Amino acid sequence: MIIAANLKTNLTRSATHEYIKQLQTCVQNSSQEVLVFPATSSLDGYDTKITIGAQNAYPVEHGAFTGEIGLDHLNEFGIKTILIGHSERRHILGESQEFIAKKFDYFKEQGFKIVYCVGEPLAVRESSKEEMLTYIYNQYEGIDTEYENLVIAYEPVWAIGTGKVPTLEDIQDIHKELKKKSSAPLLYGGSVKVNNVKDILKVENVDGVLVGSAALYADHFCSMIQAAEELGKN
Ligand SMILES: O=C[C@H](O)COP(=O)(O)O
Repeated sequence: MIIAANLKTNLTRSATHEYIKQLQTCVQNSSQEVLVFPATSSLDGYDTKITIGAQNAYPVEHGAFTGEIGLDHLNEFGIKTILIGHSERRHILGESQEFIAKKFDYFKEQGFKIVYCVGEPLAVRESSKEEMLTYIYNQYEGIDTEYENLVIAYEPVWAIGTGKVPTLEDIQDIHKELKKKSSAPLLYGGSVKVNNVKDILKVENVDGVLVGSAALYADHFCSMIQAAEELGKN
């Protein structure tokens, strides 16, 4: 399974080094695929079997794009994994589907593993299932769903950082629908914690989890990796 931590705007570079060090023991004998997305300023050359990915980068090698980093900055640390389409970049930082698709194409051309996020806000969730699926399917616009290095993360926006989680039946239902769009591994994200991770991982068509706040604690993230290991679902 894929167990991924999105550290968002948390943990400085030295704190991230300490964090990765703490994770070493639990990944050593684990057969899970563990990904960590540190803050941009915490990207570095980490000596670990954990895959380090970028939360964001501009689709360019380098150039005049104030505040952004490009491919050269990722290459410096051998980073070949990137998160694209996260709801915080869509809704807070205003990334359009058109720009997201452009970013996707660029990093696909570079052969990156892309963890591509989709998910609906609460108002959409509270509408009909059909409207909800249409909303989510629009987030596939311009995206090559057959790209061999693609991982999709379904993250209902209303579940992110709120402690609210869809029912297991709802997760199963939406994952079943999304698998029809792409056979890529499909992660669930949104208020995944130590106490619910096992039940979520057991759901059909859940191929892993993308964890935010609970992953900030190395011991909690380790417990989630161990939970996946215990389930023996690879
Ligand atoms: O990328 C991770 C998600 O946004 C989930 O965040 P959360 O676990 O804090 O709800």
